[in-house]
Amino acid sequence: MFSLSDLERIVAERAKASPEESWTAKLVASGQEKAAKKLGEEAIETVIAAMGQDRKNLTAEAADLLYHLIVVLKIAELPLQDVLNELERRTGQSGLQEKASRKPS
Ligand SMILES: N=c1c2ncn([C@@H]3O[C@H](COP(=O)(O)OP(=O)(O)OP(=O)(O)O)[C@@H](O)[C@H]3O)c2ncn1[C@@H]1O[C@H](COP(=O)(O)O)[C@@H](O)[C@H]1O
Repeated sequence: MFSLSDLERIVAERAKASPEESWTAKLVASGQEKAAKKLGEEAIETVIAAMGQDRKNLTAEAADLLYHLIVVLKIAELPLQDVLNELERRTGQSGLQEKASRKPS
C-alpha cells in the first residue's frame, strides 16, 4: 500500500529534476517561502472542502495538502520520520491531558 514514506522518496528524487519538467523541482527551486505559502493555500482549500459535502473533492484537496507538506519538509531537510516519531511520542497521552498540563495551576 502506498505510504507517505513512498511519497517522501518520490519527492526527494524529483527535487533533483529540472524545474521545467517537475512541479516538485519547481517548488523546491522557488524556495521555502513560496513553498510554504503554497502549503497554506492547499490547507485553506482543504478547510473549504471539509466544510462541504463532496468527499471526492476533500480527498483531492487532502492529497494536495499532504504532498505540499512533504515538499516543505524536504526543503527544511526535516525527515518525515522525525514527524512520525513526534506523533508516536504523543500516543501515550490524550490531547486533552496534554492541553491541561500546559495550563498554570
Ligand atoms: N502528489 C503530487 C501532487 N499533488 C499536486 N501536485 C501539483 O501541484 C500543483 C499545484 O496544484 P493546484 O491544484 O493548486 O494547481 P494550481 O495550478 O496552482 O491551481 P490553482 O491554485 O490556480 O487553482 C499542480 O501542478 C499539481 O499537479 C502534485 N505534483 C506532484 N505530486 C507527486 O510528485 C510526483 C512527481 O511530480 P513532478 O515533480 O511534477 O514530476 C508525482 O508523480 C506525484 O507522485
